[in-house]
Amino acid sequence: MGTALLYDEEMTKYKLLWVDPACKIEVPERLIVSYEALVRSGLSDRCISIPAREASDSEILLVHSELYLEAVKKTPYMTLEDLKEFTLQFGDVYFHPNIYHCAKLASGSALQLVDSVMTGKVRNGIALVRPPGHHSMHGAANGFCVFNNVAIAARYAKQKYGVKRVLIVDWDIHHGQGVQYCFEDDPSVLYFSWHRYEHQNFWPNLRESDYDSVGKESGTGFNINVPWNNVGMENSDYLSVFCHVLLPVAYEFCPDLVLVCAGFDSAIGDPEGEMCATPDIFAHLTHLLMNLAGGKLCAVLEGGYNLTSLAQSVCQTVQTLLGDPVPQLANLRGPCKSAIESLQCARSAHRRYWSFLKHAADPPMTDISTKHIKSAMEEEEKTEMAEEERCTEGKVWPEPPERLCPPVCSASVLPDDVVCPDGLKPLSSSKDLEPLLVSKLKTAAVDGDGVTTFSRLYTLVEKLVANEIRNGLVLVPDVAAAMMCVVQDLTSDLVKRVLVVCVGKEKELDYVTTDGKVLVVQISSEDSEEHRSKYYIPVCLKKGCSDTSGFIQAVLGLLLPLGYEYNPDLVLLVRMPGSGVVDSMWQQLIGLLQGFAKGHTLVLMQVNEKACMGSTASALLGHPAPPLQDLQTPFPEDGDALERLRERLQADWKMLQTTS
Ligand SMILES: CC(O)(O)NCCCCNCCCN
Ligand SMILES: [Zn+2]
Repeated sequence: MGTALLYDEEMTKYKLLWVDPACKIEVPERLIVSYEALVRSGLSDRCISIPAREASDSEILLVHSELYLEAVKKTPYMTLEDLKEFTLQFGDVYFHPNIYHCAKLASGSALQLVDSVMTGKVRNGIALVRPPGHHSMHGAANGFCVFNNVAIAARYAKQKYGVKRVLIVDWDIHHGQGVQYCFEDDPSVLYFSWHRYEHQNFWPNLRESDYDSVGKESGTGFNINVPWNNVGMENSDYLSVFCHVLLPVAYEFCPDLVLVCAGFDSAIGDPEGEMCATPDIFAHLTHLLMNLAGGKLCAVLEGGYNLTSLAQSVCQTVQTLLGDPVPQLANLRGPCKSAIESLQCARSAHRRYWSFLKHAADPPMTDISTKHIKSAMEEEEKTEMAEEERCTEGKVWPEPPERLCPPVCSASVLPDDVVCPDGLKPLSSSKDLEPLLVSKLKTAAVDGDGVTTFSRLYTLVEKLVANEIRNGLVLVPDVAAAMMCVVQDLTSDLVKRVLVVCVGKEKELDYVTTDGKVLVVQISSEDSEEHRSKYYIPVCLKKGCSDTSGFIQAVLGLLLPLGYEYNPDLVLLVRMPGSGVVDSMWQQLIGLLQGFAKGHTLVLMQVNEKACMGSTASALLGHPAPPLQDLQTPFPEDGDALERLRERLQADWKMLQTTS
C-alpha cells in the first residue's frame, strides 16, 4: 500500500494584507517550497495524489461553535478595514477574503487523508495545508490557525470509522493548546506535544502548557506536555523524549490511528523554534510512529517558517512514509540537562497513569515549573548572551544525506530443503571462503553444508555493507555458532560497529569485545552478572521473552536509546531457539531496528524455527507490524530492574539518562 499526498495550490492564495510583525512569517511560499521540493526530488511521483476538498459545516462543527463558524463565514465579504477589525478579537492570526475557503480546504484535506488511510486505499500519508490548525479553539482563531484540522480529523475518524483510540503527536515547536482543550477530558484521544516554553516566557505563554497538565476527569493521563525550557534542543533531546516518554505510553495506549500535527518549526534554522535538530530527525520520528496502529499514520502540516529547513524536513518525512531507509544519525551525545529535567518531570507527572512509566523517578529537586519567576535582568542577560549562539536563520547545516533504496530489499540464505518465503530473494552465489576461515568453521564444528551456508552468509553481509541489499534472513543449523563466526569475521574491516541483539539465551556468549566494535544487548530470562561490560548488556526479564510488556519496555527504554547512541553500521538480530518471543513483538522489534544502520539488519535464526520465517520476512519487507494487543502491566521487578540498569549504564551511555 502506498503513501497519500494532499496538496492544492488554492491554499497558497491568501496572505497578510497589512503590517503585523507577529504574522509576517506565515506566507504562501511555505506551501510552495514544500510541494516543489517533493516534486524536484521525485517523491511526489511516488505518492498517491489525493484531491483536497472543503470540509462541510457539520464536519467543522465537530470541533468549533456555530457562532464562530457563522462569524468566519462572513469574512469573504469583508472590506480590508472589516477584516482588520475582525482579526483584532483573536491572537497572532490574520484574516483574508480567501482564508475561509482555504481553511475549509485544509480541514477537508485532513479528512480526505483519514478516509484514504481508514479505507485501506493507502497505508499512510501527508496533507500539505495552510492555514494550520492546532492553536484554533472551539470559538476562536489563534496562532495563524482558523479551524483545528487535526482535532476535526480525530473526531471524524471516531465518528465515521468507529476508531476507538487516536494518538495525536504534535512535534510542532508551539503548544497546540487548541487540541489540548478539545480532548483533555477524552480518554479516547491521547495528545502528546513538546513545545518551546522557557518557563512560560514563550508564546502562547500558557500555564496549562506545562508538564503538569495531564488531562482532566476521565481524560486524566491522556494529555502529555513536554516543555522545552531552553532553545537549541538537538536530535538527542527529541529522540530521548520519544524513547523515554512518548513511545512507552503510545505502546501501552495501543492506538488504532496516529495523527501527527506535523509542524517543522522544531527544526534547525526556524526563527520561531530556534532549535538545532536537523531535518533528518523527522525521518526517525516518522519511522518510530509508523510501527504503531498497524502503520496507519496521517501527517498534517502545521508550522515551519524557515523555507529551507521546512522543505528538507517535509522531504525527510515523506521519504520515510514511502518506506525508504532512514539515514544514520551521527554523534548523538545524549540529552542536555534542561531536556532531562523536562522529560523527568513529564515521566513523573504521568507515572501514576501509565504502567510503563510506573518506575519513573521523582521530579527533579529544582521543580522547573516554579522557575518562571525569573528576574528581568536574568532574562535580559540570557537573551543578549544567547543571541549569537542560538540556532537562528543564520545557522547553516548539512543537506540531509541521500537515502538510496538498495536494488534488493530482503535476501535470504536458507538450507536447500527450505522453501523461501514470498518476497525474499534467495542468495545463490556463494564465494569461496579463505581456507583460514574454513578451518575456523571446521573447529566451530560446522559440517560441510554448514560451510556452504557460511560462505553464503558472508556474501550476504558483503552485499548488505555494499548497500546492494537492505536486509537479510539466514537460517543456520546452529545459531550461536553462526553468530560467533559472523561477529568475529565482521569486525575485520567490513563494518566499523555491529549491534548484536540477542533474543533469548541458549548459552553464555563468550565473545565480547571491549574495543567497541561490537555491542551486544541480550534480552532473556536469565541474569548474568559476570562479564557485563559497556559493550555487553544483558537484560533480564523475569518471565523471559514471552512477556511482551517487559520486552517492549526493554526495547523502547534501553535498546533504542543505546542503538541511537552506538550508531551501528550493521544490526545482527539473533533469535535463540526457544526464546518464546511473541510473533507480533518479533515483528515490532524488526520494524524498530530498521531505524539503525540504514536498515541493514541481518536476522539469524535456527533452522528448526523456520515456522516464523513468514512473519520475519513480512517485517523485513517493511510491512507494518501488527499492534501489540492488550499489554499486561509489566512485572514490577522488571520495571525496577530496567530503571536500575539504566541508572548504572547512563555513565557510559548518555542516551539512557532519564534523571538529572
Ligand atoms: C502553527 C504554529 O504553531 O506554527 N503557529 C505559530 C504561531 C506563533 C504566534 N506567535 C508569533 C510571534 C512571531 N515572532
Ligand atoms: Zn508552530
